[in-house]
Amino acid sequence: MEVIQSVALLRSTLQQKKSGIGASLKAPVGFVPTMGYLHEGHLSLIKAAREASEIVVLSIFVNPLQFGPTEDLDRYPRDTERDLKLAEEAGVDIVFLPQVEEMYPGPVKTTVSVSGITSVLCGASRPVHFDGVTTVVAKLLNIVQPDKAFFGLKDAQQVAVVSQMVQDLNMNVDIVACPILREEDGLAMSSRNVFLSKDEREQALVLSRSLKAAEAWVREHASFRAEDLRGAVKAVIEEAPLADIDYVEVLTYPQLEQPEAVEAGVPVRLIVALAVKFGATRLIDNTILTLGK
Ligand SMILES: Nc1ncnc2c1ncn2[C@@H]1O[C@H](COP(=O)(O)OP(=O)(O)OP(=O)(O)O)[C@@H](O)[C@H]1O
Ligand SMILES: CC(C)(CO)[C@@H](O)C(=O)[O-]
Ligand code: BAL
Repeated sequence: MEVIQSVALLRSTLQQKKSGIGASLKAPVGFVPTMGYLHEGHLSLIKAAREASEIVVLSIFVNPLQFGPTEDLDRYPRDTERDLKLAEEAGVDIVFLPQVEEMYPGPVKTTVSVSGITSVLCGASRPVHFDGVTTVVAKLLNIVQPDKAFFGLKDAQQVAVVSQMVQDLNMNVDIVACPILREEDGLAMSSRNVFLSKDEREQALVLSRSLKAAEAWVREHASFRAEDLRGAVKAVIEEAPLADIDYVEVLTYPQLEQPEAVEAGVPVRLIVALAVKFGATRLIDNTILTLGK
């Protein structure tokens, strides 16, 4: 495994590796962008990339542009040594590990912005977040030029936003959405879980429980108003005294619009998405429901 910090060296190394690939049904280059502090969720993306591609590139970069001034950039967890060990074990070929100065050598003058779907959910709570994400993902895709890029559905809005950007800007890459990996007790894996106290960790189980409740609720209601489903999910979360709800929303996916009343037999895909703070730690989770089929 090669660990590369500069854009120029990454480009020449990839060019050399690509010229050595023989005929194959796999994609030449699969790419997994991350902010590091790797867990099984990240490893599942690497596994998907490994299975689909000849060369697997992993990036580890905590992107300052996607954090607001009062957010947790400074305390975002980092452990590069451990990340590199896990990446090697998972079969990564190249780790791109740039410093901030390599990605942003001077003041940022060009940004990429997707409108509409970025103004709801996390975009409403984190106003600068998605411009930071699309700008850095556009840069990373330009640098790595992968055939496929793998993103987790834990960040389902991010998948929708990046897919929209790739479509609108005619970027030549397949965005592959991968399922959410959970701890055995249901908590969605996240680098930020490390910040939870014992009580917060225990009470955070209401998140996955509320989404399971949503799945059961729609099995019992063939026709319903999204607001009633939202109320049912909120009620479960409110059982946890430490849960401070940022949002609970039921929207169409991937359009992220308010749904009409859901009618039995009418196909619709909904996302139940939530962001909840436990102490200083903000967690997100979601489930996507395919109804009426
Ligand atoms: N539990 C998970 N299952 C599947 N994919 C995941 C999971 N957690 C993160 N990912 C994906 O890994 C990629 C990198 O995410 P990131 O490095 O921000 O990790 P993270 O655990 O989501 O961190 P945090 O939520 O604390 O920001 C993203 O595409 C994200 O959706
Ligand atoms: C896609 C990403 C690596 C961009 O910084 C980040 O938003 C993440 O880890 O999900
Ligand atoms: N996976 C989302 C990265 C962030 O919270 O900034």
